[in-house]
Formats: sequence, structure tokens, C-alpha cells
Amino acid sequence: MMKPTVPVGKNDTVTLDITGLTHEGEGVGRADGFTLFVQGALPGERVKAKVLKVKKTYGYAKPIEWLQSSPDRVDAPCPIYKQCGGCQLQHFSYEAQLVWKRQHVVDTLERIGKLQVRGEEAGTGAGARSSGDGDADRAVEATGTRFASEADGDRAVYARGKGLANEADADRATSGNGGIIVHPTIGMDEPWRYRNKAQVPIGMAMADLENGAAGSLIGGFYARGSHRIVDMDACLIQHEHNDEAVRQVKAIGNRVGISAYDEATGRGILRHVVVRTGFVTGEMMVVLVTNGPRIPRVEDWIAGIRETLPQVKSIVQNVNKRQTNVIFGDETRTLWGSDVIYDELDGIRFAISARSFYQVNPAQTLRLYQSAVDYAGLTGRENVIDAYCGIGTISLFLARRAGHVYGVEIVPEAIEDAKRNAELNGISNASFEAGPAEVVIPRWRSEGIRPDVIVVDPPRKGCDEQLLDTILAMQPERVVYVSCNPATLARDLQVLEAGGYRTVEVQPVDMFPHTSHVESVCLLVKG
Ligand SMILES: C[S@@+](CC[C@H](N)C(=O)[O-])C[C@H]1O[C@@H](n2cnc3c(N)ncnc32)[C@H](O)[C@@H]1O
Repeated sequence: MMKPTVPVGKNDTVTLDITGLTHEGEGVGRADGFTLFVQGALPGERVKAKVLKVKKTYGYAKPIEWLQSSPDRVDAPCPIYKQCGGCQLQHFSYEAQLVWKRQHVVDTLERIGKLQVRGEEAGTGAGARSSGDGDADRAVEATGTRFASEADGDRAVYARGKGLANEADADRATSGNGGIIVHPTIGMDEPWRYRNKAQVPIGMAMADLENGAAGSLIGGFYARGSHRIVDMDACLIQHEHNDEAVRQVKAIGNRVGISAYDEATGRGILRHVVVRTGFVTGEMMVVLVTNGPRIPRVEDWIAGIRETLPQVKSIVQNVNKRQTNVIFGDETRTLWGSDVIYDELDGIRFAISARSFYQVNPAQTLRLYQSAVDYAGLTGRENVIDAYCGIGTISLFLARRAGHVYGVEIVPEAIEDAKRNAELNGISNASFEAGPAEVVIPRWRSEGIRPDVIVVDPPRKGCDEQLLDTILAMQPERVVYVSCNPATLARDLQVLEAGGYRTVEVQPVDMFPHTSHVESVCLLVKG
């Protein structure tokens, strides 16, 4: 068979019309039908771009001149936005971000889930398209039910060839009542300084390393697509107290003298600084993630943190000796103060320990959980399962309106927090168990637990197949799916629809303004 020829080469200059944005916020354009991903370019723009890298079916290019700009283009307020990989959409007006996030959900439900969305003629959705042009929009995720890699799956979708429109239309499941309602994204009035948690990798200043000097610590996000740390003093999406804590930890580290962990050699001590602030209580936790149990001059560290950061209630060390991108290791010990900090959501108090998941945007979390509770449709009598429950946040919101809530979560410390949280709030109709949802819930089934509603809020990879099978076997009246990844949401909805559930509506909630992340809550009903 003839190998298809690629019409562009590295370092070529091409003119591109940008027709969409990928799930990572890159512009999508085509040169002679060949898909190029262009960081920093927006839908509706025409750019001259230099080709940086060419793969078999797609490539990457960098804009060198704007021939036409989008009316949605704005100046990014962050001075290190161009270097830092933390945010992807600061150059896109906030209103346009919200429209794009909804459209991204719609397109993904159609393309990957093959589901019909109400009011969306195939391929003619309003607003900024989330992917490429008509052809790319219709390209169908046909690589089976699981993705080898999220990014690869997504890029392959955009880059796949023409002619799939009919297949997509033919395969599209009918969802009854004219399709799924996808509501406008719920945005923030003030979409800055919203994060309660900073997780900052620590390194050494390059100049110091090259000069063989003792070295000063740097800390910030990784540069886009790399593991080079961009040092930062302030991050406009972080709570100011978190910024201050990271600055102080770097200063204390420089004064006390500690080496930064080096990924390449596996040597050095300080890997990450993780800081959490309770938005309601103001309480803070500082976690030092180290490459071994010993922190030199640990008493000076504790004194320095307590002196400069009086809101800190908990100083914790986590030991991670593995050569991995995963931030936390398995060993955690409290160096000073409490094992947890407290925060509140809608009058419910939560204890949060270092390794427990807690939503990072508390203002939007309230809206997200409110939608989840509404979709659960509770009257006070129902049995509810909350799968992937973390520290029991959604569980306790649900328990106020349910007969009994059963929460399950894989991190044992989070389950300890969840039990403590139920007690702390005098909630006695919620019980929790540590373990994989896909193992624990089938066992609950065999023990005779019959849920009326199942809520799932899985990590980015979505629900385990075994769990989806168990949901179908348990036949709850409603399933509420909270998702931080539209691609795996769409894939899992397709499985639930094939098993007899109908997706009624989806509410996107902007939990992560200025980034390309999209969160949604989704209601499914039986039959
Ligand atoms: C997106 S978080 C949601 C947590 C919680 N619902 C909340 O809103 O705070 C996903 C949670 O799933 C947990 N998790 C990951 N894999 C799991 C599994 N196989 N079984 C149960 N929990 C799991 C993670 O530890 C994390 O706490």
C-alpha cells in the first residue's frame, strides 16, 4: 500500500484558518487537509505559522504572525502566561471560554458517545467549535471503548480523515425526547484567585547550577509540554495566601539550605510544596514532599513556617522516593500541629488531610454539588450510593435529603476524613468504606443493598467497566455522573445508554477558569 504523503515539513511556514480548539486549548488548522495544532491561536483567526513537528497524521505549529484576530482575543493578565503551562485560555475572553466549554461537552457527547444533543443539528453547533472544521467535527472516535492515552485519542479524532459523517449519524444513539439538554456553562462572577490548593514542583535556578553555585530554590508550574519549572512569585488563579506560603517556603529553604529533587538523577530532597487554604475558615496546611524521610534542620523549617504564616494549622511531610510524576508517596507524617485542616461548604464542616481529594474551587463546588443534589431528586427516603466519594463531601450534601448514603473511596485517609466529617456534622445516615468502587459496590449488591440513586464522581480516566456493569445490574432509578473529563464521560454514557439508561441533561460548571478543563454533572434515568 502507498504511504500517504505529508504535505508539510518541519520549519515550513504555512497560512492557517483556525477552526476549533482542542481539549488542551490549542487552535486547530489545516494545511492542504493536514491537521496542525497551534498553541495560542483561536477559532476564527487566520495565522501565519511555523511548523514545529510533524507526525504521521497531524503536527504542531507556532504562530508567527496574526493575519486576522478573533474578537474574543484578550490580553492575558498574567506576566508568565506564555511560558507557564498552568493556564491555557487566558488569551480567550471569559464569556467565550464558557461558550467553548459547553460546546466542547456537546461535541464530545456527539463524537465519542454518539449521543444526540437537543438543538444541535449534527455538526452545526453554535458558538466556538471545540475541535476542527466540519470534517474533523464529524470524525468519530472509533478506537473502541477505552483510550490508550487521552491526548492521543483526542488528537487522533481531530486528525482522522473525511467521510465519516454518515457513519456518525447512523451510529448516533437516540436519547428520546429529542436528545440530551446541555445547559449553558455556569461561570464565575470573578474568575480569578479561585484555587484553594497549590501544588508546586521545586527545582534549582539554572544559572546557579551552571555556575556550580550553592543554588537557590525555584518553584512554579512546568512550562507547557515539558518538565522545566517556570519560577513564579504569584499565580492569578491561586488564593493569595497560597502564593505567600510558596514564597515563604522557598525563602526558608534557601535560608536553611535544602537541595531540590532532580528528576533526571533522582537525587536532592525537596520535590513539591503543597499548600491548602480553607476559604471559609482561613486555616492552612503546608505539605513538604521529600525524596526520603530526613529533612535537615526540620525544627528551623517548622519555626520559619509558623513565624511567617500564622494561618498555618498543620505542617506535614510526605515521603515519595519513587521516580514518578505522581506527587504524593504513601508515607505521611505530621511535623507540627493538626493532621487535618477544616473548611466549610454550605454549612457543612469538613476535615481535610494531606492526601485527600477536596475540590479546588469552593465557590463553584457549591454550584456543582447543588446540581448533583437536584439531579438526585431525593425525597428523604432513598438509598443512595456515592462512588468515588473522597472525604464524603457530596455524600453529606446528599445525606441531608436521603434515607441513607453509602460512600466508597480508594484512599483510606479520605475515608477516615469522611467518617469524621459525618460525625462532626451530626449526620448519622451516611456510612463509608475504603476500597475500589468496582470491588466494594458489587459486594454491597451481593449483601442486598438496593440503591435508588447512584452518584459517581470518578477521576479523569472515568468509571471502571466493572462498576458500570454493576450499576446496570443494580438498576437504580437515577444515575448522577459528575465528570472532570468529557471524553470519558461520553464513553461511559454510551455504555449506560446501551444498558437501558437515558441521558436527560448535562450541566457544565466552570470549576477551572482560564484552563481548558471542563467539569459537568449529568442526569440519567432508567428506561
Ligand atoms: C474527582 S475525585 C471526587 C471526590 C469527591 N466526590 C469530591 O467531590 O470531593 C475522585 C475520587 O476518586 C477516588 N478514586 C480513584 N479511583 C478510585 C476507585 N477505583 N475506587 C474508588 N475511589 C477511587 C480518588 O481518590 C478521588 O478521591
